[in-house]
Amino acid sequence: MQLPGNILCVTLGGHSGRVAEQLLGRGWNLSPVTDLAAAGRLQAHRKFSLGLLVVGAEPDVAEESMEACIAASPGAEWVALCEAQALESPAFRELVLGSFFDHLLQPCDLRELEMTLGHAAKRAGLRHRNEAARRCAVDALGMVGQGPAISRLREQIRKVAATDAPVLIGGESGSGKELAARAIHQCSPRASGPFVAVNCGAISPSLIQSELFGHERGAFTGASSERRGFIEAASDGTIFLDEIGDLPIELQTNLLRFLQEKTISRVGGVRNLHVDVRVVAASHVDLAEAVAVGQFREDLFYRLNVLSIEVEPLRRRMEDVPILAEYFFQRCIAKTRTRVKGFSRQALAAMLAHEWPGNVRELFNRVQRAVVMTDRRLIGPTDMGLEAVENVAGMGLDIARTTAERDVISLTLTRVGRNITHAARELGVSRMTLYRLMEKHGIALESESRLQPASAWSPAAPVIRPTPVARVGDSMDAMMKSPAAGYRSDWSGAGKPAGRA
Ligand SMILES: Nc1ncnc2c1ncn2[C@@H]1O[C@H](COP(=O)(O)OP(=O)(O)OP(=O)(O)O)[C@@H](O)[C@H]1O
Repeated sequence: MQLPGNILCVTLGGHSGRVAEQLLGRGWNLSPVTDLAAAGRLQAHRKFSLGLLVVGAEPDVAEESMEACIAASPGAEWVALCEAQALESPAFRELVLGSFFDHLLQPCDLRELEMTLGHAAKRAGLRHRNEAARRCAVDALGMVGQGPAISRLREQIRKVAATDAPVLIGGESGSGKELAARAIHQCSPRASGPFVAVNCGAISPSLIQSELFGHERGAFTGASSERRGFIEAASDGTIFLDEIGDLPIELQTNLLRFLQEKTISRVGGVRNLHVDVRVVAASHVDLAEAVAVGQFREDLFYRLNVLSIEVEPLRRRMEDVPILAEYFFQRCIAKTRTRVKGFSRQALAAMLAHEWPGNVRELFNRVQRAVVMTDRRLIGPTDMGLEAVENVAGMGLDIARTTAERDVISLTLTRVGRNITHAARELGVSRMTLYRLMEKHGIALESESRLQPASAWSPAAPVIRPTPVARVGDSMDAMMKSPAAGYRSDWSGAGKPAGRA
């Protein structure tokens, strides 16, 4: 057997260090310590993938300090070696149950211990691979997701970032428009300049002109000194105008002038100031419709809509839900001491069944709430305020397969906007087979169309849309095995970027 390296062996309570000596003698790469403080000092410098706790009959292990020790080696698996009497202590039992891969009773056969350590090492390796895959899913821009929709979005961002033209971002509230705007800025030659985000809908109409364009001293009552506006503050960088549809019509004229001439004049000022700023705007309402009803200037619409990007609602990229949940979970627990380990299977199933009207922001909020509210180690659907769906445990393979097949078909149809040809291709079956399967599972094409409200976005100007990317492993079989099918046993799982004006 190839012996795994980096084992931290903590022998407590004056218990004999004989086990550590035996393992060392048999070639195990072991770092023995006899108290938690020494363990902490070692952990500060070395990464351990395995931990062995050796205690006697009365483990004097404060649960909290042992948990801190376990937390100091993230990703490590722990094995406890104790006397049977030790398990009489409820606190110790709880600790072993919640935080250890396995436990063995003294006296213990050395080979049995070696075997258990070997299994624990395998699991640690798997966890490491999982963690590496999770890191791959988070790009340098903090944009999480691996599905085709997010890949398309990244590609669009990369393309528009290379130019200096205005960009209009469409998408529902909470879907990630501001994140996309930040990503455009960060990928652009302006990255070293400021990124100023302004929510046009959140500033009172009486203030918005001076907030955007600044004002001169004495321009109005209370203007005791001159002040630069957000546009000037974004000099050499990017201004993100969120909810641009809420900009009062008179200000739309000023903004249009700025876009055409690259100059602004402050409120109460007479000078025209040259400002070099890229404009990225976003709206969750259909601006073309706003133009049609006279609420938005057509010329401004065309000026802004030189390049347009659409961020898909979360319900059309459900494949990213588990990975986003895991990402938010890790962010939440990074700041707090918690015993919560991740998501239960039921929570994952409930997340996949939910329609996410509030999109990614809603997912973040629900994860945050669950981490605080749960009393269990694995977050359940109710902790997230979600309705529990069928319990997959113990339902039998036939039913489980059928349920998974139905879920995968529904999810795929949802993701591709209920386009049969695309769904059949993604599932790796013919259109006829897909129709047959839909009939078998009672999935009607129209009945779920409420899941697909026509996008609030209908750009009139040319849209950059790369051709759909074929996914590796997108066949029905692969999806049945994937977490999206709800068969992963435990899933553990952002906040609004600061600095918004
Ligand atoms: N792909 C993603 N990866 C990680 N976090 C994301 C992703 N998409 C959105 N978020 C997070 O979700 C939250 C909402 O995103 P964002 O503010 O960009 O949405 P929005 O579409 O601009 O919303 P609104 O229209 O209400 O302003 C933020 O905390 C953001 O960081």
